[in-house]
Amino acid sequence: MNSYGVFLNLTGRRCLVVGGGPVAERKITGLLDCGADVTVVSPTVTDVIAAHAETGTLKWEARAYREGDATRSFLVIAATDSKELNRHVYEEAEASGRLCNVVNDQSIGNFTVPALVRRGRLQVAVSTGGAAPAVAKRIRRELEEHFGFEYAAFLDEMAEIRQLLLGTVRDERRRTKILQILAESELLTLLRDGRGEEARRLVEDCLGGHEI
Ligand SMILES: C[C@@]1(CC(=O)O)C2=NC(=C\c3[nH]c(c(CCC(=O)O)c3CC(=O)O)Cc3[nH]c(c(CC(=O)O)c3CCC(=O)O)/C=C3\N/C(=C\2)[C@@H](CCC(=O)O)[C@]3(C)CC(=O)O)/[C@H]1CCC(=O)O
Ligand SMILES: NC(=O)c1ccc[n+]([C@@H]2O[C@H](COP(=O)([O-])OP(=O)(O)OC[C@H]3O[C@@H](n4cnc5c(N)ncnc54)[C@H](O)[C@@H]3O)[C@@H](O)[C@H]2O)c1
Repeated sequence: MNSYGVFLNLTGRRCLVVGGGPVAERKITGLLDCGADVTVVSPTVTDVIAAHAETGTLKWEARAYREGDATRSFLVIAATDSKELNRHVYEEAEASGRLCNVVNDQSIGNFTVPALVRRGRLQVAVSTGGAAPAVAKRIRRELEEHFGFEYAAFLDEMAEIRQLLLGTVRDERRRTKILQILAESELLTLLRDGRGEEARRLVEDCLGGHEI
């Protein structure tokens, strides 16, 4: 069965990571990037996690997992090196309706973490359905070659134009047409090449009188 791909809003949400090794560190980095309120429960942690705890970026409880820990967070990541413990964490999380990722047992957990390309507001997520995470990483790297940092500026520009059009062009079909033309246009490469004046003219021509 296929997994259902979603993007979660984790801003300010309590997220628990059980375990503090390199795999936990990678998942924590992703959670912090999304503004999550992260607590780590683990007797030992990597230097990077310890540094985050020092600066208050996350909370570290330096102890072993305790019964019930997984029932109090929106999202739980079971990232210890013990399959038995991770299964126990998952069972407690699942029983209380939590989202739970298990890093070393494909047969359990109710979500997996994709490899991610990030370019400003653009995110491209790659899943192999757990078939081969190393291939997900390879594809992520290939996509990073194709989707350069110009996509960040391009999306910012498009978002601004779209907001303007949503407020000024009533006719939905016309609005969609303009946005489709701009999305397919040379605007991306003009921005990438620093040809700001030509980019501005292209947008003006396309908008036909709507100020931005
Ligand atoms: C994409 C990425 C995201 C991230 O973690 O941020 C991610 N794994 C990454 C890398 C990676 N993971 C592993 C290797 C070594 C090579 C190999 O084994 O293949 C490498 C490559 C490397 O490290 O070079 C080992 C591994 N991974 C899992 C198991 C257990 C199992 O399969 O049961 C084992 C065996 C452990 C053991 O041997 O004991 C399980 C999962 N790993 C997933 C995600 C989920 C499925 C994603 C998908 O659909 O493919 C899933 C199911 C659960 C989850 O963790 O969410 C990240 C790339 C980040 C990037 O872009 O750089
Ligand atoms: N999903 C993935 O992407 C992926 C990738 C590589 C490896 N893995 C697997 O993930 C697991 C974790 O990998 P790692 O390299 O971070 O392992 P690690 O051994 O470096 O770290 C394990 C962590 O779990 C903590 N821990 C142990 N017992 C605990 C307890 N009772 N309560 C709380 N914390 C406890 C330890 O203190 C340590 O910080 C391994 O089984 C590994 O094979 C998963």
